[in-house]
Amino acid sequence: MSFLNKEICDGDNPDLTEERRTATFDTDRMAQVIYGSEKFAARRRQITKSISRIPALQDTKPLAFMTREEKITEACRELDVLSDHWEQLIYVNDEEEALHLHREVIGMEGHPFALHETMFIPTLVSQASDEQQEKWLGRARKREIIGCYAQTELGHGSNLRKLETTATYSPSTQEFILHTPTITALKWWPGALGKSSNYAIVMADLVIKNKSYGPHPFIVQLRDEKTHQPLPGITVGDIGPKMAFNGADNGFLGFDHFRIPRGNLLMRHNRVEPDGSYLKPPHAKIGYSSMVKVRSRMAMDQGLFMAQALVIAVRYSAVRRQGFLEDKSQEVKVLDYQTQQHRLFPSIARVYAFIFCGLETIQLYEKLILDVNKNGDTSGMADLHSLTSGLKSVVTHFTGQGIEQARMACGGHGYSMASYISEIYGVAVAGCTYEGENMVMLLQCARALVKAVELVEEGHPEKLSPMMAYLTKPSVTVDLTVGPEAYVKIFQLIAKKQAFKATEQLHKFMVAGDSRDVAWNKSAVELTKASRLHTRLYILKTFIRRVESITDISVKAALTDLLNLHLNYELLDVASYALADGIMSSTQMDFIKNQLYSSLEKIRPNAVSLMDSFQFSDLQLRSVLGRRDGHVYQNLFEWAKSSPLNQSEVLPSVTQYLKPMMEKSKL
Ligand SMILES: CCCCCCCC/C=C\CCCCCCCCCCCC(=O)SCCNC(=O)CCNC(=O)[C@H](O)C(C)(C)COP(=O)(O)OP(=O)(O)OC[C@H]1O[C@@H](n2cnc3c(N)ncnc32)[C@H](O)[C@@H]1OP(=O)(O)O
Ligand SMILES: Cc1cc2nc3c(=O)[nH]c(=O)nc-3n(C[C@H](O)[C@H](O)[C@H](O)COP(=O)(O)OP(=O)(O)OC[C@H]3O[C@@H](n4cnc5c(N)ncnc54)[C@H](O)[C@@H]3O)c2cc1C
Repeated sequence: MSFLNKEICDGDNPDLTEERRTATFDTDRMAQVIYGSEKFAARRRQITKSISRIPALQDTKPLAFMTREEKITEACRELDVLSDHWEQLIYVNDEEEALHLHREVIGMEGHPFALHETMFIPTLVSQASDEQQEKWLGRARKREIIGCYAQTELGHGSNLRKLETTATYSPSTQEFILHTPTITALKWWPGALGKSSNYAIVMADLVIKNKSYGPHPFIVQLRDEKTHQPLPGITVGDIGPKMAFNGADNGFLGFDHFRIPRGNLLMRHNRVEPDGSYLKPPHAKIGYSSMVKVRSRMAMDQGLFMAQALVIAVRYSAVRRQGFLEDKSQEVKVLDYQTQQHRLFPSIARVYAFIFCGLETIQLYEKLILDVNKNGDTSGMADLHSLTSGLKSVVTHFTGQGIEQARMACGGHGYSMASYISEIYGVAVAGCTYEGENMVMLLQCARALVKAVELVEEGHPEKLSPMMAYLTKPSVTVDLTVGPEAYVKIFQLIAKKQAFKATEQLHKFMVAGDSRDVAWNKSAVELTKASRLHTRLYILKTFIRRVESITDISVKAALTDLLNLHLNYELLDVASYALADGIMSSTQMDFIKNQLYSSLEKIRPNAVSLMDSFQFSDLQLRSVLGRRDGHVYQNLFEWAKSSPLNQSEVLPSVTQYLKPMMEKSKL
């Protein structure tokens, strides 16, 4: 068929080439801003190039046509190839490079080492004593053992204090006896637990002499290192297919009076002595640090998920032609429609905002762990916990929305698995649940907000952390034409008002006789609203800080357009609060709308390059629709032909059922 002639696929689609020509900045320079440094952006490109030279790391069969077993096997094959080339591809033990390598080669659907790297090793780093690290950390880093993080149970996830798995200390044998007393106590959900891991960090209620000390982390061997068979006393398996993440074997785990040595309780911050005496940690929640680590990474990770969906949608929108504007001789690129821009560009701005935030929170976590491990200083824990609790909830919610809009922006082809957007969506929205269900975490953030409001009301504003300082700002009239700082001021007033209103409501119920818990529940919706506003304010301020710090003039100009869009879009999105409280007038609302529409026009010529700047390879994108070459239709046709259904002309379902049925109908 002539229209599939290879020659017309040589070179990129001219529509995309035109887009790339009109960009006002250099995408390599933008990548430096996205990835935090010139060095890392360059390393990413170098790693991508090295991967492309290893034939065994190129895609085999499209993921959409694979069964779960095939996906898991393929991920393991890729891990095996990677381990043969590890030292030649990346600097060993460089977490960011390893993450990039995994993201690109194995993708996002999960693999046996995902939890090993993201939670098992970090828990050993933050919770194991030096002696324990000597024993296990090296082996884990060399991948002699595979570990996961087993905390959630069939009956309990959000409320850690009610975990049922027990670890009862036996002073006579100096062992802990792990036990699953009921079906609801089965560990349920941990990634890579079902079939791959032979070790786990198990969170269990520490019991000494009939006294419960709450959840503590234990390192537990689950399977024989030679045969990989579960050890006696252990029941373990896969929990079955999920909405996405089907390359991962999320698992269940039960213990039948399973004994582990005393030294398997991770004892960096707390200890159980041979006689059973307990030395408590410097902070009650220090055992939760691995969750805080993952939460601190989520703004970045979710930003990258949304970026992948937007690369696909923006490239496709520059290639897809539909309908007419002025020129009736040629259909228009759908990216030229204002509605399409309004659907996609605010999400592009959020991607950048989330990533800038993520760069900051990752550093905050690293600093916290240094402070705790080197100086025993836990003073930063509360702030980081409230910040990351709010952040993980807000970014996962908006990322889900942004990805779904990206899918719809691709019309019918967005609904095909060829776009890969449905998979990205499924993986990203898992983040609304894992590492703490979003509502639960917004309420954790609200605890800190209410405490801060109470401090202000009690006349102790000097005790507020810098993040809460806006709660003392007086109401002022703001001139929005002044620039970003004016937007921040209005946002601060809106967030402050909501924090005070929610706290007032809580206090009102308490004064009327409700207990704090009941009053809290009756005020919970208002409290979560306060948390969201507080978090969005933080994101907004990080975005401004980051753009101000950029030195490359053209990159800064492009990001200033994006920042302006973000400021206007965010303020418009929360305008109902501002109008209700008389913080903004309807004239100011009209100003914001006009600014927003003009931002869309300014961003339009840079849209493709703003997304190209993420420098995702086609291997990483795994999208037929979003490939860099933009030859959407040829690529889609090739992909469809590779469907297993098209490997024979007549399917057994036809010979077995349809054909006889039609024959019968003829009689
Ligand atoms: C070389 C390196 C290579 C790297 C390669 C990496 C390869 C990866 C490649 C690809 C990636 C693929 C993708 C994989 C990613 C998938 C990851 C999925 C991971 C999912 C894992 C999980 O989900 S684990 C389970 C998570 N579970 C939860 O989050 C449970 C949520 N619940 C809680 O956290 C707690 O129950 C609670 C915080 C909600 C309440 O706790 P608790 O009841 O104990 O406390 P209170 O509510 O009473 O509060 C008392 C007091 O404590 C404060 N507090 C609570 N938590 C903390 C904390 N963590 N830090 C500090 N303070 C805390 C709380 O605020 C209260 O304070 P007050 O002052 O009293 O208000
Ligand atoms: C893809 C994926 C991977 C995971 N990986 C792991 C892993 O590796 N290791 C691991 O241990 N776990 C893992 N989990 C489990 C995950 O951490 C839990 O599912 C999560 O913490 C939520 O807990 P839950 O399922 O008990 O939800 P529930 O708490 O039962 O939530 C149900 C509803 O109740 C509401 N709710 C609950 N408590 C409150 C409250 N106090 N106030 C108001 N509303 C409330 C929630 O908002 C939600 O609407 C994973 C989950 C998923 C989806």
